[in-house]
Amino acid sequence: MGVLLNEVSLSYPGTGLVIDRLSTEIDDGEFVAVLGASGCGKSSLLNMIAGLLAPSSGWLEVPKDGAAFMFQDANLLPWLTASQNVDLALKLAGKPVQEREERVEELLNLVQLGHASDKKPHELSGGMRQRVALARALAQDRQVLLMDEPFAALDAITRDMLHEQLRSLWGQTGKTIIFVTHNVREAIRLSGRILVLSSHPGRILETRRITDDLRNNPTQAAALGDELTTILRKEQRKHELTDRITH
Ligand SMILES: Nc1ncnc2c1ncn2[C@@H]1O[C@H](COP(=O)(O)OP(=O)(O)OP(=O)(O)O)[C@@H](O)[C@H]1O
Repeated sequence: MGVLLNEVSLSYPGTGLVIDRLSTEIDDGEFVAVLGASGCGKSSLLNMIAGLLAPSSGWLEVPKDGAAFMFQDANLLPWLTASQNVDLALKLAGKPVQEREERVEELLNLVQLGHASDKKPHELSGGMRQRVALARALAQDRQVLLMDEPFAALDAITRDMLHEQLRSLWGQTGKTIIFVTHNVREAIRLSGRILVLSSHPGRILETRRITDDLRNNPTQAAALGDELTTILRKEQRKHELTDRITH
């Protein structure tokens, strides 16, 4: 089972309506990007899917075991090594020691960090720290993985490398990934479907399917990128939001 959102709305006291009757069905194993300008409610949407916030109206269905979350900041514990940070998630889930050791090794290899298992966070680059955070999110062993602008703070070269790794990891694990970003190019590179959100309140403005053919065709991908950027800029101007759309 994937994730089902039915007429989901969210209001915050003071802020008012942030998400307005949002409906979509995300298939099991699908990779969906949620694209929108700053403040349009992307993080709030993920928080509802994670069960951290209840919708003000409407309903959603998420697999029983919930969803794993990965944020823009790796939030690793600085006094623990990479493998200990990943192991902590397994320990908290009550997994036996023997199983944990094998699983930590497997997960660090999956994010291509087997060689850095004994390094502490300050000895790792930003990209490596995000890969440890990804391994830790995968350690939670949930079918749904929620990613909230996880690569936004990284340089372009590192981000490109992580895009490739994430696509490959998605292929290997078959996870359902919901990836929030305000970066048009990132959404096209990664996902099979892009949901473009409007701002104030957040509604689905556009839905675009991204085939591998389109992704791998630079001319088509650039044309779609331009089109989506125009839509977002228009939306942004409407609400005079600060310019955070990158292309
Ligand atoms: N706890 C809260 N109480 C009141 N208003 C909130 C709360 N959390 C978020 N908001 C408001 O809701 C709106 C959506 O916020 P949200 O963080 O979901 O947007 P976002 O699209 O993820 O933004 P960004 O891209 O900047 O992270 C914003 O106007 C924000 O100020």
